[in-house]
Amino acid sequence: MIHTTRSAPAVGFRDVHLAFDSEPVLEGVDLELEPGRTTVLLGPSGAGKTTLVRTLLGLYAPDSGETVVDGRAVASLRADELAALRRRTGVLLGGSSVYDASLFGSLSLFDNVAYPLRAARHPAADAETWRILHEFELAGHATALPSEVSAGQRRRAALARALITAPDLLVLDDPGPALDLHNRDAVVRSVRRRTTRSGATALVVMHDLELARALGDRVGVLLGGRIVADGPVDEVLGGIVTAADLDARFGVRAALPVATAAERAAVARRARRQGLGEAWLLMGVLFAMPAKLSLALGSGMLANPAL
Ligand SMILES: Nc1ncnc2c1ncn2[C@@H]1O[C@H](COP(=O)(O)OP(=O)(O)OP(=O)(O)O)[C@@H](O)[C@H]1O
Repeated sequence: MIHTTRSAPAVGFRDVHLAFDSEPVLEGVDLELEPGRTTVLLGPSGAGKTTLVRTLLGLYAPDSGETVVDGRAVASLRADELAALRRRTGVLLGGSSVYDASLFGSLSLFDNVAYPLRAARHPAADAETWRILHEFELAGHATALPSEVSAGQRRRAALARALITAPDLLVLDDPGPALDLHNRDAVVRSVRRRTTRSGATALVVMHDLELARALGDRVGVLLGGRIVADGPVDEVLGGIVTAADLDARFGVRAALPVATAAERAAVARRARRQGLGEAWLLMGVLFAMPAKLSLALGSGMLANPAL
């Protein structure tokens, strides 16, 4: 296994605000990630978890507030500093489809997983790749393309690629879906080994309570643009088993966005305009069509009921 001597970074989200098209998504997020600890970020779909993660990767800059790594605001880093931060970060992006955002579709699983070490001209890149493929039970699929393996195998390959450089900052967006129980255990072991033994700082976005308990030291719950609960897993998730428990504790449903009267009116106006537009288009086509063609089309349709 690759070992590094760097110390893992402390990460802080400090009063982070971010809006898309003046729609606020993050409205003052405060969360601290400690080195050697895995912080699980929970929250309903659309709560802004991925958006928050992206501020840490320097993909989005907060409108106000800061996402800080080792005391430096990510948004203020120079290009070379941001590149250095990304090199020390193991990233798993969301998505378990055939086009998993974390994998190159035209490369085999082996070449995908080996990519970061080969790019860094690591002398033992291939040996390390075999080692981690074995760890994730993927060695038998080394030559397959991502589209030729299952969703769970793709997810594990993407995770193996995120971990192969022994990063001291792990940012994993939803590693859970498509993993069976056996592989979930393997993933939990692999991530925990990196945080507890190697002291990496980890932020893991997920929806799964069981996995959150198995993987996390701390949990932050993102709801309504803010962290509404943050603390040790047992404390924050104590007594919570079902989605209903989560709702009762944090008011998840009440915090979900609803369409405003103005948005409903805009949708209705657009639907009316589209309906009218389509009716005019149809009339235009019928009137503009030469008589012979419309006759031929009509008789063709009659002759072929499948048309
Ligand atoms: N590039 C973008 N442009 C406009 N709106 C966006 C953009 N990215 C995300 N959003 C909106 O921001 C909100 C939060 O999205 P985000 O992907 O961060 O949620 P999430 O908590 O990660 O959801 P999920 O659990 O479903 O992945 C959503 O309402 C989404 O539509």
